[in-house]
Amino acid sequence: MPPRCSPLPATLTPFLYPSLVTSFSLRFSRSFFNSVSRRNESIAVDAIQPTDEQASHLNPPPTDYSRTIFNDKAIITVHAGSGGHGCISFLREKYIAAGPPNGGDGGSGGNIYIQAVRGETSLHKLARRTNIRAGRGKNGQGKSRGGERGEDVLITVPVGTVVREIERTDPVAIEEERRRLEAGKEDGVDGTGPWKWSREKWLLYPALTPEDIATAEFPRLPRARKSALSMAQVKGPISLDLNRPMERPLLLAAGAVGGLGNPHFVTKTVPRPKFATKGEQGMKITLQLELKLLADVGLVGLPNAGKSTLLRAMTKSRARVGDWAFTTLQPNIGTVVLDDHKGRPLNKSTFEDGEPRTLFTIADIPGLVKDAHLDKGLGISFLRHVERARVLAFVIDLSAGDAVTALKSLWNEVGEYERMKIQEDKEQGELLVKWSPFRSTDDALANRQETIVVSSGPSFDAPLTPQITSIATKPWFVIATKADLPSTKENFESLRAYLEEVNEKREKHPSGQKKVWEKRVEAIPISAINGHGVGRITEWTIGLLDD
Ligand SMILES: Nc1nc2c(ncn2[C@@H]2O[C@H](COP(=O)(O)OP(=O)(O)OP(=O)(O)O)[C@@H](O)[C@H]2O)c(=O)[nH]1
Ligand SMILES: [Mg+2]
Repeated sequence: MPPRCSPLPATLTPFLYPSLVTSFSLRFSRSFFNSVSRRNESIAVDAIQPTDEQASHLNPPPTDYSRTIFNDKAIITVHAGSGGHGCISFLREKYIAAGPPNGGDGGSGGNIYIQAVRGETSLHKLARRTNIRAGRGKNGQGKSRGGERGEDVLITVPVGTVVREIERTDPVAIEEERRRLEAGKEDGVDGTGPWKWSREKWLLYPALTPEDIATAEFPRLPRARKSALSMAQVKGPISLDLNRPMERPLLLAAGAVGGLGNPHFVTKTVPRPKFATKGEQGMKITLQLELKLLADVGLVGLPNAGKSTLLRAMTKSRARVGDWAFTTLQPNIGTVVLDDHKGRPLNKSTFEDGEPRTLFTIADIPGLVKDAHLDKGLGISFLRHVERARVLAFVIDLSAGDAVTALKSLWNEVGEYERMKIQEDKEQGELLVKWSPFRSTDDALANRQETIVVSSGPSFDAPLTPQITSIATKPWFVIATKADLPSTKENFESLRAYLEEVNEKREKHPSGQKKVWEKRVEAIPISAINGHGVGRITEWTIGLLDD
């Protein structure tokens, strides 16, 4: 679908540069505004009629800001719950002096799930928690009562999180391996004492004396068991790219199974076993989480261009604004709300999965200077965040020199970043497995086998490479800010003329690449400090996101 706005005259152009607009476009922009303001009052009306309160919100003193807690990386260790112990108990009833065993099994430990959800914008909650533990299963009880299951833990992450496994300790797998190595030696090397008796695994009746232990006949130690659910867990090494909101959580680590109660060990010779087994230990996985897709729209601009002011104008963000370069030192994310806060969307836009689009997010990153790729300024590491943004908005300050040169220089830095990134990926041989969530239960059942295979990490026969979409192929547009300042009109005109040439393919694309986004690129003049033209950016962005 093409962008909703007319590509031709910028709506606010009459406001800022009356002579740029013909009578037709004036008529058009009036009707556009009528329709927008009816549909989306909060966006359009705010944009045209700044109030005093807004003006101070948009032109705040440098001390008026709120620090966003933001983390795009986190290392966490998840501990699946251990199983509860089995119970040693015997039936006691009137006239039954020594009843049969009736100890219940231990409950299994809690599971750890992960789910990418819309609405989360940062990993800061996880970055503060190094260890995440699911609940331990409760011990079994007498009268054949099994122990309760441990509590599950659901880790919610923002859409666009990449999860990689660093380390894993799986006690059940370790025990299996030990058994394999010690196969044939089960009766001890010299064939004497039974090895199967191990304090670690067995739970003994408290009243058992050392003599009882010496004479007791312990059955063969049961094999380490895994819960049936562990079949559905993501096979290690975990490597997930959660690039879509997930309908259902994904099982990262299944809880360990509980121990067996004493009725399991009844034999002809031992009718009343005085032992049960302990629950298995839960596995522990250390994961590295990295948030790559920060926002739907990434603002790219030189320092002091007015990006944070724009973010304040479009959202409720309280990003720091200052009249000097590098006011912003770490990304700010703002959410543009497109509904009436009662779940009724104010536009016809939809998310990729068909749900009405009620919001989109914008990332304001620190400014890029010329030669940022040579590590000047704050470097280009922040471009990582716009790399995956769906739409790029180049913010150009019309009062700070030639706008066309600024735009070309920004594209140049973006291009350099991309070249470095591709090189780095090649060197690391980084392999990502694309994981796609199921659409329905039927889908999940139908694809069960494939999912387990696909999630099991890259195989050497068919290595899966990450799909890199070139930044130049992303939808983009230009936001020309500070249009309220004097003598910015010529600069804007030349910028528009340049983009017209690019659109007509008479001028090379500013990225210098051949495979580029083919649609029409528009420059929108705004005055963020007064809130002029901001509504149009919202409209234009929705059009591009729907495209
Ligand atoms: N006249 C005018 N001034 C603006 C406008 N937008 C921003 N400014 C001013 O420009 C200065 C820089 O604005 P910021 O929003 O901090 O710029 P930035 O791009 O976030 O800067 P860095 O974070 O340093 O990269 C502030 O003094 C703003 O008040 C505008 O539309 N018109
Ligand atoms: Mg800023």
